[in-house]
Amino acid sequence: MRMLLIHSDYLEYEVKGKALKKPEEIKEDQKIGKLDEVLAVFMSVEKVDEQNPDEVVDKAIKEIEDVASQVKTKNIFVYPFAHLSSELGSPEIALKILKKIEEKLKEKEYNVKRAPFGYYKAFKLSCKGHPLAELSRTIVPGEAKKE
Ligand SMILES: Nc1ncnc2c1ncn2[C@@H]1O[C@H](CO)[C@@H](NC(=O)[C@@H](N)CO)[C@H]1O
Repeated sequence: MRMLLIHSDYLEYEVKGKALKKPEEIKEDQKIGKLDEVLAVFMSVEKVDEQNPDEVVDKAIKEIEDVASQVKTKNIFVYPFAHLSSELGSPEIALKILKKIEEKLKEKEYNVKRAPFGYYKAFKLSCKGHPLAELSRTIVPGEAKKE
C-alpha cells in the first residue's frame, strides 16, 4: 500500500461520476464531504497487499496514528486514490481494506470520514506547509518501508 499523508486546514470533496462499473453504493449525503483540521490520507492499495490484508490494515493504522499524534489531530480523512502505484490491487480487496482502516480508527476514537470508493471526485485541500505536513509511507505485508 502507498500512502500520501497531508496535514490540512480542510479537505472537501464532491462526487462527480462513476470511475468503476460498480462503484461503492453511497447515500445522497455522501456525495459531498468535508473535514477541518484534518490528516488527509490518500491510499493506493497494491497487489502485494492481497497476500495479507489484515497485516496491511494494522500497519497502516500504526503509521496513521504515528503521524496523527505528531501533527496533533484526531480528524482523519481516508481517501481512496488509485494514482500512487502502478501495481494496484483489486477494487474488491481495496475497498475491504479501506473500510477496515476506517472502522479500526473509529474504534480508537478518531473522528474519521472516508471518501466514496470508485468515483471521480473534485476535491479541495489546504496543506498546512509545516515540515510534517507532507509525508508518504509504503506498507507491504511482512515489512513496512518508510520513505
Ligand atoms: N487499488 C485501489 N486503491 C485505491 N482506490 C482504488 C483502487 N482501485 C480502485 N480504486 C477506486 O476506484 C476508482 C477508480 O480506480 C479510484 N478513484 C480515484 O482514485 C479518484 N481519485 C478518481 O481518479 C478509487 O476510488
